Amino acid sequence: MVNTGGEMPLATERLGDSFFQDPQGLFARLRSSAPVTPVITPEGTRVWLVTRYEDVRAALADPRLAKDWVTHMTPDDFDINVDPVQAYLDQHMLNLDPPDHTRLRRLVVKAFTPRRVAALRPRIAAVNGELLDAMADGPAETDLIEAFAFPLSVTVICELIGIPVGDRESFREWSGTLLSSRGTREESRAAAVDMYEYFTHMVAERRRSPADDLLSALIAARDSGDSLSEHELLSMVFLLLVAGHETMVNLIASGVLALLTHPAELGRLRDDPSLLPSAVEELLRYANPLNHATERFTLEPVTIGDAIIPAKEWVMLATSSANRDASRFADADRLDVGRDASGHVGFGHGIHYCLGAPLARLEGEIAFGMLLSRFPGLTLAVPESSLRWRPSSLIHGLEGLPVRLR
Ligand code: HEM
Repeated sequence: MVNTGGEMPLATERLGDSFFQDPQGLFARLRSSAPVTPVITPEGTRVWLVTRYEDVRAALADPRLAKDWVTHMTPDDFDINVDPVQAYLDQHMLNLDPPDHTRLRRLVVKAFTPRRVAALRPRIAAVNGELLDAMADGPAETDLIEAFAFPLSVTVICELIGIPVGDRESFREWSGTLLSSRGTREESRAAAVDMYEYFTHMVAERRRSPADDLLSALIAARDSGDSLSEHELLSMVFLLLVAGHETMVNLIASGVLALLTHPAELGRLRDDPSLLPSAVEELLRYANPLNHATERFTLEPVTIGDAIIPAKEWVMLATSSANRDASRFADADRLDVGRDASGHVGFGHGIHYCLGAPLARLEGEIAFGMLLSRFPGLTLAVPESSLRWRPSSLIHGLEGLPVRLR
């Protein structure tokens, strides 16, 4: 999408590879210079980037910043240039406003309450155990994403939704292509079409033979009334699968990297596992898998700091910048596994606050706890400077994390 409105001051920053490799470098500079900065996203869209904690948190809960651009925007406002298949899958609760957002979220919220999620603990621990056993039997050096973070995250979310874990390599590729800021339109379209066909097939199959999973419950809700359309059902499954694994993989990988490069903090956590819950919260603050929340647009002019953002402009709320704002977190650039990191906006804030937060916290606690106790000699297998981050504006995730297990 390209904004053709003429009111935004000239954008001087373009988010590209130096941003992917070091987002906090840019965020620190922008936070100290102005509350809002016009930037060009890697896809070429002009957006207003908000970087300070108070502004980001307030904007996340501001109903004048909306999500449902399909309903509110006309081609006069924006040169709409989104592939129709991708737009179809994107019509999920995270891209909708009340009342549609409220109705769709209500359908799945029960599956993600802390109590329901706590019941998954034994299964999550068992999946961890199997992966760690396989790593212990394998080579001394391995890629932690391939061997642990990815299979763990994807197995948990697939089992919860009711999608065959065996198909994981396919949707890993599709989802990676859709979230990449480097792919061509044709590649994105092909990935969206493959995903659409895959989910259509999965829904048909589950309809024929229901099971005790979230997908069957959603199909039952769909078939017993008018609580969601077939389109909403497909986009819901798409959202749950993508949101549920892309973030988790990167919390584990970036979290482990943060610990390995801060040996004193790693030592504290090893010596006192009761710090695990606060360590997970701190890693969500310090090493968050998302650079920013998904984009919003203004329904009317909105003032942030000294900037008046006109109506129908895109706004990007840099949650991982807010989490490093020294006006909210003392010594914000320091990793401290014992600190009270509550109030971070790594799961967002307001009505779109992460639905999977209880699951992510539990999975994180189990994963970091079991990995560290199983491999007390865990170290990085390459210099930190050789690690590369994925070319994505939204996701801050490593391309790979080579580690030495013993
Ligand atoms: C470390 C892990 C995770 C992080 C950092 C994270 C972060 C976020 C953030 C920041 C948002 C709000 C986005 C916005 O307002 O634009 C969000 C929403 C969401 N997340 Fe997560 N997430 C994580 C794990 C999960 C998991 C495991 C699931 C499981 C399905 C999940 C499902 C969702 C859904 C469905 C939404 C949309 C909620 C709504 O629109 O009401 N997330 N997440």
